Amino acid sequence: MIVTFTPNPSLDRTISLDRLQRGQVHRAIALRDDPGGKGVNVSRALAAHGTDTLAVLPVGIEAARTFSALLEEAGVDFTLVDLPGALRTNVTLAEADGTTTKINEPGRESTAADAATMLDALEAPLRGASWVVGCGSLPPGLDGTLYADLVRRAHALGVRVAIDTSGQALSAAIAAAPDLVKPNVHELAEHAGRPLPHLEDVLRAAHEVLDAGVTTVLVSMGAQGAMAVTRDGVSHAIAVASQPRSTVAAGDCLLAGWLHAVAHGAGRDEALATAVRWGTAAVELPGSQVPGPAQSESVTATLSPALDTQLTMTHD
Ligand SMILES: Nc1ncnc2c1ncn2[C@@H]1O[C@H](COP(=O)(O)OP(=O)(O)O)[C@@H](O)[C@H]1O
Ligand SMILES: O=P(O)(O)OC[C@H]1O[C@](O)(COP(=O)(O)O)[C@@H](O)[C@@H]1O
Repeated sequence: MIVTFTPNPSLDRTISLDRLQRGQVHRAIALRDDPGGKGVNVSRALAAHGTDTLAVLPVGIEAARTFSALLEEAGVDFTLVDLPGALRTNVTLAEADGTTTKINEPGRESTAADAATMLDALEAPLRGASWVVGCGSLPPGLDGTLYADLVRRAHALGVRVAIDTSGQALSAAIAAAPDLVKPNVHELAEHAGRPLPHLEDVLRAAHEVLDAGVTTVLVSMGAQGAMAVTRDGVSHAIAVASQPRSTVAAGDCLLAGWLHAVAHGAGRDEALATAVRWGTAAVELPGSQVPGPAQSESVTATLSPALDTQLTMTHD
């Protein structure tokens, strides 16, 4: 069982427009709501591929009914922690040419007591878990110690931990030595404190993270694919999106694909190829939608040893 933990979840609202024009009135062409937040997306992608998962997240009673219905529709088992106002709404403006503009709310002002309530709610699910995945930003008021505490609690129970976050929360989590971190190249650069223009630079920064005690560094690099770095070596894989529609949730699907493959006994190359197929399949879907097996199997991922490739740092 792969447990996901999303301390700052969101209702992901995708509003489709013909073309975004700053300062103008727009008429929405279509509207879609998905249950979101990075851990929720990981659970949705895993559930869509038949992998056992449980999403743990705070949602106040006022939003629990609507959000539960969306999670049920996505086939995701869940445990909601009752923290009023914990669910934010994140808006994606999706233009006809595939350009997406995202506006994320900050989330509920939270206290150390809220953090303790969330971690306590994980205690029972962790007892049946192989992995716990802590994902996304922290709500305002909490510092990076939430994920570091998660790492310590999970390791005390023999559960492996993956963390996908950014900024100070990522650096604090790395210091606690989780089993895997999934930064994108910009998040890794921020942690390293320097730009990472070439694959060799990404590799060097990933090695520094390994030196801190992390077992696997999975670096997502947008259209340049992803790199998986362990003490045994490095793999790089890439896939071309036939028709890119939305990169929202692509990183979450990449991580879900990796965990799914590892849970089925895959080694580094095979797990990375699966991860990249799931990530690129997500890019071919609109808004926050996640792929199922038909979509992820339709993508071809190529493993490449070309670590001297120049990266273009254009995606955010
Ligand atoms: N334009 C793209 N074309 C093909 N694959 C992509 C593209 N953008 C993202 N991906 C795939 O999705 C993965 C995650 O995307 P990325 O944007 O790097 O993550 P994040 O959403 O965490 O920032 C990438 O590693 C890659 O496999
Ligand atoms: O917690 P954050 O960093 O604000 O991100 C939350 C948003 O990220 C998402 O999980 C998508 O993540 P990615 O596009 O990075 O894969 C959305 O579902 C959600 O709206």
